[in-house]
Amino acid sequence: MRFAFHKMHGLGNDFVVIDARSAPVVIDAGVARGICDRRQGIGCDQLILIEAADGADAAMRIWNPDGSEAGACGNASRCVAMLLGDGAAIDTPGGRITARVAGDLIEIDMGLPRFHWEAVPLAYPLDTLDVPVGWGDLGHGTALSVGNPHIVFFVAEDAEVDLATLGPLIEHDALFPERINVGVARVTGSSAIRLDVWERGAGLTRACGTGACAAAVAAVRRRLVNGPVTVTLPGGDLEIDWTPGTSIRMRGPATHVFTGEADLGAFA
Ligand SMILES: N[C@H](CCC[C@H](N)C(=O)O)C(=O)O
Repeated sequence: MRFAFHKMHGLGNDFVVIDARSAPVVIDAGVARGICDRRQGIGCDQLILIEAADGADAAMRIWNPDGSEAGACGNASRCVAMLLGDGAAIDTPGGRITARVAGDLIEIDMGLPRFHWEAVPLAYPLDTLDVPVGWGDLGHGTALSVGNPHIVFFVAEDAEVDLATLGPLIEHDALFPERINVGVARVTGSSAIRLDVWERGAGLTRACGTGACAAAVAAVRRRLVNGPVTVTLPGGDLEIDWTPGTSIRMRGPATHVFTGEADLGAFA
């Protein structure tokens, strides 16, 4: 079966986006792994499927390169919004998001963050603002869900952190029954953070939109910054606006690179 796709990215976090609103495309973990594979497939950090939805402009599903499904993807949300247009309401497994589109600058309302240990989720009750567990030089992170699970560690600006080693160790720790995305954040100003993210199911990426949301919310909760927060990732900046009791608003670019076609059977 032939399918069309959009190759897109948000600050270098790249996606294959399949718009299946008019004709269903069946994706399973194996096909997702095949499409994401940068040597034998098309290659991307996440595979995104847009589907028709009752009561929303579309539904969006997200697969990581290991074949796991995710509840949210901030950078891909901006790419999908670019395709759907201003005012788009999109249902994701992590909840409803809405978009404002002005050219290639897009704002996504990512919904409310969740802080309860069962919402992250953690395997047992802990203070999610200051998780009393350590991995190597990283300890006392802040855990939360922004539609997908994150733990954020704040370190000194000049601290050296081997995230390539510690990331998978933390991602697969038994404390996180659904695994977790791991952020290492450095506060660089009263409303500025530098962030690196080890993504669940994907590894180190150039940018992580939900990671930026998680880091900004965690920093506001810890009173380390005042909003709106500029989060600088290896691929560029996102602006995150959040105050307690409100939904998270993320602003940043989306880039459409090319459209292509492929045979689904090539990835099964
Ligand atoms: N790896 C994430 C999904 C992609 C998130 C990231 N690409 C973003 O922009 O938010 C997870 O398994 O929850």
